Amino acid sequence: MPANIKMFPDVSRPHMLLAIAAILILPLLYHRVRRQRGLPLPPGPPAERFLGHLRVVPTEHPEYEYTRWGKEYNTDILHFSVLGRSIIVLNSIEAARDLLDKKGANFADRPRFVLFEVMGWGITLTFLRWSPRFKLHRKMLQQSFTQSACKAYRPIQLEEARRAARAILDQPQNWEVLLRQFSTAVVLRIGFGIKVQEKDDPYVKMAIDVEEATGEGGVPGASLVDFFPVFRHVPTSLSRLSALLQPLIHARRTKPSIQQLHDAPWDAVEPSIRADQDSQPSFMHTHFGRYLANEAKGKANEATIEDIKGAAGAISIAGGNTTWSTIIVCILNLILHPEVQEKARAEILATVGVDENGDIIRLPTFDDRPQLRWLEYIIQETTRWMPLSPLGVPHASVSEDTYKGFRIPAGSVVYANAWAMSRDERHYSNSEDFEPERYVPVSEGGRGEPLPDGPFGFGRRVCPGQYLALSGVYIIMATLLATMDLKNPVDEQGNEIKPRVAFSNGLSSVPDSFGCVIAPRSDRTRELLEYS
Ligand code: HEM
Repeated sequence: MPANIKMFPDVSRPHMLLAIAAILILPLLYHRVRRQRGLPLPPGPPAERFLGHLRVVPTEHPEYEYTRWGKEYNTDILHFSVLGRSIIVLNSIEAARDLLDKKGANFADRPRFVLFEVMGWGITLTFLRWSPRFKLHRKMLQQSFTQSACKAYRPIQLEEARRAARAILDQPQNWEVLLRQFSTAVVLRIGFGIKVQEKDDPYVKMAIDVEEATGEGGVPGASLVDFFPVFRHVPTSLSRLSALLQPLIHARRTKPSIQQLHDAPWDAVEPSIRADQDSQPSFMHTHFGRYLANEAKGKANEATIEDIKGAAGAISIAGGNTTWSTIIVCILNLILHPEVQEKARAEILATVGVDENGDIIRLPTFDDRPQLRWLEYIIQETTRWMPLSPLGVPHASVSEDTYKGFRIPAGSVVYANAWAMSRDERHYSNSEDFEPERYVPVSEGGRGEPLPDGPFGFGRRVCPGQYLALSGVYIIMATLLATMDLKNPVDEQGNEIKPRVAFSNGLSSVPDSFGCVIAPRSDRTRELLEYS
């Protein structure tokens, strides 16, 4: 063969290698995809012919039925098909860890929440799809609320907890709303540097409206308009004709309250930051201040004003009602179980010290937290006993995947059923009962059951505010327990009126209002609070 004639076309070495790799790998990939396609979908109850499971999945508290189906089909992964879309429900902590944590990149997306868009949710991390914008918001929020970053917010939480406790001493009948004021105050100060008023604060009212609006919006991503976005344009008069379109009417009606909580805090603070007159440190101050400084120097900004506004809004919107509801569930259990309450108080008294009359010498602080293990178990048990978001916020899969020999189609909506995880008998004995002692380690003669892992979600979408939330619950509960007794009210005959334990449906499970008598433990504790 003449030296200048080659057997192969003249390709450079890297291209040649790529071509050979493709020849070898493509058939393997092809067979893998074929094999996956051949895999069955995870089990689930029988579906209807055209509608799939649309009418099979209950609209009220579907987490209970998902848990029951998991047992019936002996599986921790369920599949439903609703109008052609795959829905996956993960019923065990192991399944959630294997998929949402270990394969985080493939399960970091969210489905499109059309109903929540109609409601007026702006650019809020919770509902952002997997995208560069999601990564930007996640970075901004995650960095601000790491375990160590949260230490900087302790003075605010301590001050607001004592302020709330003083207000409860003055108006014990308003304890529920004053605790809401506490959680709203913390997130508004951290997010925007806004201090809420002592009484009838408009932001507290806005927080209540938003909670009602989102709560009644049902399970996120599960309404008819989420499946068929075109229905969002159906006029309200026609929507009234179908029960399936009731969520749309609700979303339109509640839109102003959602928008108000997005806009009002920003609008209140923006002028003073622009004029360099705002000295309150806050998330908005840091990020918007940096934005303005870059702008002044002609430097490009990574985040737009809309981004900063959305991220600051996410703190107040995702952080206020969630923390409040956890505090209320904790109080509910303390009045249902007086012995649990007494043990928590005894632990606090032993830690802060008491005088000869048995009165506390000082109020609890964050420095006491490592010593208050029983209180820590109570808080953990509160999040297990009633996970605030029983089905979490759904994730969505990016590409097709497999689990335990089942196929998970690309674009599946994936719910982590925190309710089922909290009732998993393999991990929790007497799972329906509120028993903080379940976490006492085996080495100390306890049951050593695992701390709950599901209530704050999983993987790349895990709640970035979890440390802030838990320290807020800690400081308010430590302050209340140190200074006040929490009891059931009594009727005219002196019989205790036990609370009716019931929870709302939807994104958050919020307890129905219940009576609680809160009284100072002594004049000394009143004094301590008044001068704190
Ligand atoms: C006890 C109180 C709280 C509970 C139970 C809670 C629970 C959750 C849950 C279940 C999720 C969804 C996680 C997932 O998709 O896997 C979530 C997301 C989120 N939470 Fe929390 N949360 C609480 C407090 C807070 C606080 C105080 C903040 C404020 C910083 C916050 C900010 C967020 C944000 C921004 C997201 C969206 C994350 C994303 O989509 O990437 N949360 N939370």
